[in-house]
Amino acid sequence: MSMLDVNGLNVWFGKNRDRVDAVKGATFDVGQGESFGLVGESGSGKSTILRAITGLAPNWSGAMTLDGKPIGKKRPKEFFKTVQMVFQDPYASLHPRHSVDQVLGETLHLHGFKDIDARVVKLLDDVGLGQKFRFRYPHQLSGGQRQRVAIARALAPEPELLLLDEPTSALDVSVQAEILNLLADLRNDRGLTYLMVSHDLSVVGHMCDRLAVMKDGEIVEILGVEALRAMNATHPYSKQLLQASL
Ligand SMILES: Nc1ncnc2c1ncn2[C@@H]1O[C@H](COP(=O)(O)OP(=O)(O)OP(=O)(O)O)[C@@H](O)[C@H]1O
Repeated sequence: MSMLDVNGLNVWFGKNRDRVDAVKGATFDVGQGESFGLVGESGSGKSTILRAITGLAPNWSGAMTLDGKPIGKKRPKEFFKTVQMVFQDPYASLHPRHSVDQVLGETLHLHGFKDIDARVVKLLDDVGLGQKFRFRYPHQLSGGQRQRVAIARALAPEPELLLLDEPTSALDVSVQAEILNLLADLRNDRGLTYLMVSHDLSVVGHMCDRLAVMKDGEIVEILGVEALRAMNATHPYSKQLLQASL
């Protein structure tokens, strides 16, 4: 069964002469437990798709369903129990004056959990940070550690679907693989579903089962990862992207 179904999605910003059609007629589905990639050059609309799903890009038309239920214009709190997002830049996505304990504790509180202490401890272990990081602030953490906190925060409501927006591209190359491995392990352990944006085909090849290639707001091709590994794309733009990644 599909976890997420996106059908004929259009997303735009601005009005009249300033209108930008960022996503045009995007159609794809992400199966339960699948990891699906969105690739394409900068500005092709990848992040906008994630933003439309979470409600951060309010101007959209088309149909989206989550677990078979239509996603409406408003996202009820329940929605974020199922869907969580991890952003590219963990520094920007964490409040500078909130300790790790506050970040995780407040998220857990918001989602109605009572055993907050035990859950904070568990989340820190789950993302490989451990207790010594609990009362630190973002500026006392490395980029990779911050992204682990952002991942822990996303896991706090026990979601089923994670939207990952270039989760490693702001990190040092040496740390990127660690975070990707953590994400792969978490998906295995919890049966999570991923929708992951990346401009890096090797990351998507490593992390995803299928991917959609985007160009100028449109999905030009959907490929299985075997086709990606075999450099077996049909659309000329996907071919070009594969060649460029060699
Ligand atoms: N808030 C906004 N207001 C106006 N235009 C926007 C806004 N956000 C995105 N856009 C435009 O929408 C288009 C798609 O942007 P988007 O960020 O989705 O691309 P992307 O493929 O994710 O690229 P990148 O890898 O650079 O993030 C671009 O033309 C961008 O300028």
